[in-house]
Amino acid sequence: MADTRLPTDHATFRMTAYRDDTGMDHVVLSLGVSDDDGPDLPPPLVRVHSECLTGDALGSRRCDCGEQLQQALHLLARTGRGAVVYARGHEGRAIGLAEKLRAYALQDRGVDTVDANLALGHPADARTYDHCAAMLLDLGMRRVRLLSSNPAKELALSALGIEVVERVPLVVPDREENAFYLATKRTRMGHDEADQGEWEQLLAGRIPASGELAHRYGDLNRADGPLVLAQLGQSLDGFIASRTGDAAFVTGEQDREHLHRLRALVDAVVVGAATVVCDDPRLTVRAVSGAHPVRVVLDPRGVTPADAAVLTDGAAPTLWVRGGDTPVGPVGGHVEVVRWPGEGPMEPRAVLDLLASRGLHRVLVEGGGRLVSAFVRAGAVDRLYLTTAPVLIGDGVPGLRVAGEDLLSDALRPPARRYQLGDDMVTELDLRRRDAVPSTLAADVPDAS
Ligand SMILES: Nc1nc2c(ncn2[C@@H]2O[C@H](COP(=O)(O)OP(=O)(O)OP(=O)(O)O)[C@@H](O)[C@H]2O)c(=O)[nH]1
Ligand SMILES: [Zn+2]
Repeated sequence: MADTRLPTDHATFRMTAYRDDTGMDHVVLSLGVSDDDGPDLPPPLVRVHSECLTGDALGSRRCDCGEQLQQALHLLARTGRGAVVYARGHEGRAIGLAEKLRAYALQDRGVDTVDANLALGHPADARTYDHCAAMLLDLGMRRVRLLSSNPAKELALSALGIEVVERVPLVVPDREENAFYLATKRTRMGHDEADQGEWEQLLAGRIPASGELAHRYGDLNRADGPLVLAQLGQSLDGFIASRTGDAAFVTGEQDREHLHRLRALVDAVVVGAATVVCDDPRLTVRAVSGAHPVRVVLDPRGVTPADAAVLTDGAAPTLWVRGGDTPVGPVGGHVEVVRWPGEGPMEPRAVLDLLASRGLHRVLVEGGGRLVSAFVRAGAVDRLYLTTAPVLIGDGVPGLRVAGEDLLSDALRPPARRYQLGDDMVTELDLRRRDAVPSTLAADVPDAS
């Protein structure tokens, strides 16, 4: 019926209106999807959201609808691709608003949400999804990743020709006011269990609908395909260590925990050999729960000492990517030595190809400053986490350095989010918007150490 734009707190969405054959109007908010999307793009995140005046518009705590809607819009904005189908006529699981409020009145007297519907002569859930499927198909979304905890919704959409490649629950923390309702949805309506903590849900690829960790890491979902993160902790004046190489410690405890979370959310962490020589990091996940990533050392000149932690402790597999042809002494069973052709710099994209060929698609580039800078300059990083600590080092080992531009208007100014971790400030730069990267930055890749 209509196609327009809707600017919101999250993003400016495309908004498309439809009218069903009963005369009821429905809308779809979408972002970054089009009919001719190739098969290599991941299927869009889609929320089929049932209208709930009390939750969506009035902030009710009797249900989780409002928070789920906001988190869905937030995720679309952050991932740049997906849709919310706003299904009107679904109010009160399609019994209507006044009937839902009558059901609430029964629930105030201790009846659960299912029995309240039944007592009023309604089915427990009267929703149908034909119009939702029709709107998705009309907008070119035949394969979707469904943001829902409700297996019945997935079944209904599948029967209507929508291929649900994955169901990603949007989990809202139980509140005192809705704990019984949410528990009833699980025990009597087949909704997924949500007994895990926020971090455990993120590790399992689920998306908690609210909370600080969900806000920070919720869009790093495993199903989103290849992902390159980079992180660096530096002083306010841009150094990662003093001139003697002392790097203990620029940023604080909370930044260390953040770094360990990033490690737990990727398949592999990459460091330059110089960082191994100076800091001898273990590169494992210790500050939080989670699996250790594969540790990758880029070593063009073969300088990694044989007693380095990543070569001696068997806590996680290590890929030692070595240039040149100097012989390597005996190494632990957890270490695989990969010969890099030639002694030249290790081009970031070639490194990522090597990792991808081993099934390592989600990568964190962790240090040092030159390696992270090289990956950023090559346009190989999707997201950079740059933590600055309120300390002035004055001289020493430089942190992030990108190629300079004559004009500030040509400088790299990608979309950013910032949050405080203790005394430190994390600036999260979204480098995926390649149009924000001037082409001159793509050249000049230094030695990878
Ligand atoms: N009849 C009735 N409807 C309710 C009640 N609480 C919420 N609703 C309606 O339930 C609908 C949302 O359904 P839910 O079961 O919460 O969630 P879902 O959409 O099935 O599953 P998710 O996709 O995981 O959110 C909205 O239309 C609400 O108006 C209630 O106590 N009684
Ligand atoms: Zn609701």
